[in-house]
Amino acid sequence: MKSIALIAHDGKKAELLDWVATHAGFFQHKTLYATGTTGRLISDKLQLPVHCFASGPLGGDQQIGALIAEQKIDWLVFFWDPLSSQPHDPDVKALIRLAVVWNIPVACNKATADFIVHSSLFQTDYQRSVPDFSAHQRRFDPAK
Ligand SMILES: O=C(CO)COP(=O)(O)O
Repeated sequence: MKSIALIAHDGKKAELLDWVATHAGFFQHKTLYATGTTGRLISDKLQLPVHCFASGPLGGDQQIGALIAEQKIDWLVFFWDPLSSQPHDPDVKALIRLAVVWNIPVACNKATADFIVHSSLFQTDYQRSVPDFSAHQRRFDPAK
């Protein structure tokens, strides 16, 4: 879970910033991508390096969608606002669709995002504690 896209609509930006700050340690060695305003807020307020794309309404969601299609994003954290309408709603839908098409985890709220952070920390600890983790994985997923 190295490359993470972070996006929040205006009504959810404070919540996303707060959530990223809570998990600052987790984000230390990740490659972060974001739509314009979200990314600038994260880098200004939390001093994390973020690759910023265009603002959402100007095509940022589509740029992140393109990265997903290129398999360069491992996890999409998208705190979209269910209580306000967006002029670029078709772009929002297209982004979430691509995340489903490419089978990457998508967190649209704090509860899910927390769950994924904890599960990924667990997996990392687990990988360290099991000497031959890949053999162990193969038992559960013969494709690996
Ligand atoms: O609109 C957005 C996502 O749909 C977010 O864009 P900004 O991060 O530029 O506000």
